[in-house]
Amino acid sequence: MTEPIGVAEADTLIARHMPPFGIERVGLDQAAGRILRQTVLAEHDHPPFDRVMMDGIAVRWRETPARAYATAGVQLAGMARQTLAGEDACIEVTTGAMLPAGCDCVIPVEQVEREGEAYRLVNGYQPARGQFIHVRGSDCPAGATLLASGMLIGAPEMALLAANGVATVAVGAIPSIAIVSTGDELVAVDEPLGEGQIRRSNDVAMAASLRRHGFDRVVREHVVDDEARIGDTLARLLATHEVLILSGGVSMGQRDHVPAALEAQGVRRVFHRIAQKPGKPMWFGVGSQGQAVFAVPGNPVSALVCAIRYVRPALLAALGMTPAPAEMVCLDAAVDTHSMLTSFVPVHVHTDAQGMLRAHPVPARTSGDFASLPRTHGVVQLAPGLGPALAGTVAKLYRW
Ligand SMILES: Nc1nc2c(c(=O)[nH]1)N[C@H]1C(S)=C(S)[C@@H](COP(=O)(O)OP(=O)(O)OC[C@H]3O[C@@H](n4cnc5c(N)ncnc54)[C@H](O)[C@@H]3O)O[C@H]1N2
Ligand code: MOO
Repeated sequence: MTEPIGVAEADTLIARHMPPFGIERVGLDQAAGRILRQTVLAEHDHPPFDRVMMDGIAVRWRETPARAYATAGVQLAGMARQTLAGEDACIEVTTGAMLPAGCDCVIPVEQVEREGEAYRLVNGYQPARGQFIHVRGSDCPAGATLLASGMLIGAPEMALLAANGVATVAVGAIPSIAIVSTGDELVAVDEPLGEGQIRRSNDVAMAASLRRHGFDRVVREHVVDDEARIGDTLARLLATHEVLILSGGVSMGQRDHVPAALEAQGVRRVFHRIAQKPGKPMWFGVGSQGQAVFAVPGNPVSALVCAIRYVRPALLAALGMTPAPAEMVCLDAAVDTHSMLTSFVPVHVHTDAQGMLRAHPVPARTSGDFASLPRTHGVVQLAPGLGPALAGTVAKLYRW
């Protein structure tokens, strides 16, 4: 039996062995929530012309404003650029219009009064030169880098893709993932429960934790604790999927066949066991075609913790995502930690009276106790220590 490795070493080894998932091109409508795999440059200056920012009139600025500005035309948003005739003239403008040539000042409609075919400034209004003009290129020049490969495409990124004419977007290709639950005692959600049986839930929970991050090419299967049956299932799934996630059968029991069955199918073990609680028996290896194979312990808290702590971040990194900064939270109460193992403790995250994010520990009684997980938001990672982690401890949060 190999010695458990540390959590940081597990991260490093997984990262080193993950296959790249490649790049695909999707229509803009399909791009939200995906990982961008191209650079996006500004198609044109932003804004592309001097843009009027208020509905009103555009004039040539003067130290002493004209008594009245004669209306010399209308410049609506979308119209080609007009030219202002004389110093005492104005052009009616709308927000989003090009600033007419010869103008350098926009006066909002609230600050003028109509006087026949002219506009007079309201009492003592003194406009400033250049006011309410969004100057061409002032946000960024044409050719500037707006989006970099590795960004998660959210609403602002979608806006920039659209605004710069990127109708087809290069994104990280979603891998095909098979989640396999193992165990003679497991029945499906809609089957009758016999004595000694429980319903399988790890596969459902892990699929949900992946789906929330865009991994929607997921199949779920079940196989009983029979070495030959596990071998057949693995052979079939390794031929058709880039990622396998198995739950159960990785510990010391007489029917824990998973590590041996994986190695028999040519999946090379990278590590078995991490010095952590829960999830200590986790196994990770690489198939002969580079498939990533995670085998997580069957206890439901252990399975889900391993999925969010190792599997999901590794999949996102392999999509090409730039690592997000760690989300740190402050414990609002003390909680016991393990002296030799890294502890993952479920927490409820809330905002205190000062507006600070706090995490309230909701320790699971055992790694089989998943009834206490609803209403928690994830787990905090706590280093091995002498005695409990005290209130005020700052820890890394992993959300479900
Ligand atoms: N002698 C030892 N026994 C155990 C050790 C050990 O070091 N020495 N480690 C313990 C730890 S820690 C864990 S965690 C478990 C992990 O065991 P397995 O990965 O082999 O998981 P199973 O034995 O198959 O199942 C454990 C538990 O979880 C339930 N389970 C399994 N799959 C599902 C599923 N898909 N949905 C819901 N529940 C599931 C299963 O019924 C068991 O109750 O081993 C300890 N033992
Ligand atoms: O480490 Mo096991 O995963 O405690 O329950």
